[in-house]
Amino acid sequence: MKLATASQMKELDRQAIEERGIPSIDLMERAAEGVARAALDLLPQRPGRCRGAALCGAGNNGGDGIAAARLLFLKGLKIRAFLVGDYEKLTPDALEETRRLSECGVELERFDPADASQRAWVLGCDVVIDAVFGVGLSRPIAAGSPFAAAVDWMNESRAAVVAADIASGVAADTGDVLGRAVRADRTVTFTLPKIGQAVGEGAVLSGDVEVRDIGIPADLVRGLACRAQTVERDFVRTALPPRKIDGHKGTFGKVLIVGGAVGYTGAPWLTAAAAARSGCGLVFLGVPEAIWPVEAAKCVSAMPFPLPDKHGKLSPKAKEEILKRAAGCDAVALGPGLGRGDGVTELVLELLREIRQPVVLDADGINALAGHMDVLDARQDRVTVLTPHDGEFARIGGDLSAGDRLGAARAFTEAHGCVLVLKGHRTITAVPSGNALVNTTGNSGLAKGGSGDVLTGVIASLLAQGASPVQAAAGGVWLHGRAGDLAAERLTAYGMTPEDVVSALPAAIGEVQ
Ligand SMILES: NC(=O)C1=CN([C@@H]2O[C@H](COP(=O)(O)OP(=O)(O)OC[C@H]3O[C@@H](n4cnc5c(N)ncnc54)[C@H](O)[C@@H]3O)[C@@H](O)[C@H]2O)[C@@H](O)CC1
Ligand SMILES: [K+]
Repeated sequence: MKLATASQMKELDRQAIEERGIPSIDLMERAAEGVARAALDLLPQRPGRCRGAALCGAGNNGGDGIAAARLLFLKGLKIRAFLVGDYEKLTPDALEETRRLSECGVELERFDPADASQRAWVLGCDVVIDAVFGVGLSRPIAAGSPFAAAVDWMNESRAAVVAADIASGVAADTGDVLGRAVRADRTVTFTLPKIGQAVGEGAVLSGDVEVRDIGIPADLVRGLACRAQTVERDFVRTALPPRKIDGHKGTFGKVLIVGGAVGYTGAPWLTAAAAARSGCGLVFLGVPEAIWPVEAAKCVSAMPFPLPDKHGKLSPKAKEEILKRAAGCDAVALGPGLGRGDGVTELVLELLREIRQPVVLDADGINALAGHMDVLDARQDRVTVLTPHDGEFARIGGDLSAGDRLGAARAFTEAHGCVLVLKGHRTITAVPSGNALVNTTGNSGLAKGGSGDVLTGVIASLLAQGASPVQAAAGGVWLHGRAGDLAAERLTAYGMTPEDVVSALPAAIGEVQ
């Protein structure tokens, strides 16, 4: 699904109103219907027995809240509506909604942070509508301001919080928190989800996101070109290379995995097991000689072979053998459990310079790249997929300081011409064209050592089978997350391990094939 920016939403609204002649107040009424419906769903008992509040700004987001308050009042809810801001600043539509509310006998009250009875009402409600700011939030919510107090009250309240369009304080384009932000149970967002609801803190603060059609003509929405999307099952389906009925093990691609060190015997094995579970025909696993007997005993479906090592880590002398093996393979995964050191760095850089095949660079492979970004830049004519977590991303120059994960991922891929998989809650896959895909599968059970090794194996396997880099990367992330969800369903996020994720990969694949 497309993810929109604030300016794209404003432009869509403008086109609908000015070019298609749809009255803006009608859009607001439909937006309010969605918000009111969600509020009713969250009530613990029938509306007549419940209390509610709508905290409304003076902009059009506030107008949505004022209109929702009227609809909820008409359903029997005991509701009070508060204006956080000035009456003089109400937009024309918000003013009209204030009049309609007043006609029903409910006055829009001025929000007063010092009013203890107002506070007690909001804190004791069953449901609260957050309509302070929508996509018009343009600067941080100032500490000590009434807006800040309104956000704090909503977060302190025992009520279920329904955000109109976006949780107030969340930046629509980044998911960053501007000053402070509402923690919503549900967000009813209009027309399209916003980037800020899919990534960063906004992805958590939005609660359940429901997308509501408010009557913007479908052709306008279809025609909107978005550079960010969520990964959907249909995309993953196309990312899975078809399997020829008469194919043999050579047909489905060969993966070479290079990794491991004394102390890191699990990582390369997990990558190999994940690759084998994701469809490729053959998996070769090059590891330091010192741990080769361990891998040989562990691996059944993959073929481990020993490589020259020094002090338990791969030595630069391993280069020739790896290059020879890589030449016969369709994709290479480099990094799981390599460890760090001068010899490892030298080897990784040499391999990156020479390997022509698509490379998935992970973990200590990424760490080896730090300070040598020219080596990555020189691979722009070849496929390189980097899979860093935040720490590794920072080491290779990724800048997350602005709270804009998607923007940072996009800037990195545009600068270096690679595919970037920025791991974390809502992993982002960014490609050099500027497009970014946000993943929605996965759970906290994946936040365990070894999960990343599994992901690397899945991506390398898909690449070896002929998936495009973006399909392999974003599709692999989705499958890995979905396998994690299936593992958690069976074993809980506490009890599941990366091995369980490997075991669940076939079921995840089965859902989309
Ligand atoms: N006609 C339309 O364009 C529609 C708009 N809709 C709603 O309108 C929203 C957008 O409305 P607006 O563009 O009026 O913007 P908002 O209602 O989101 O907020 C804008 C107001 O907040 C002020 N403001 C921004 N940041 C502030 C800060 N940190 N501290 C204090 N004041 C701040 C601005 O100066 C402005 O007065 C959407 O999110 C949606 O909820 C819907 O009603 C559907 C139709
Ligand atoms: K809001």
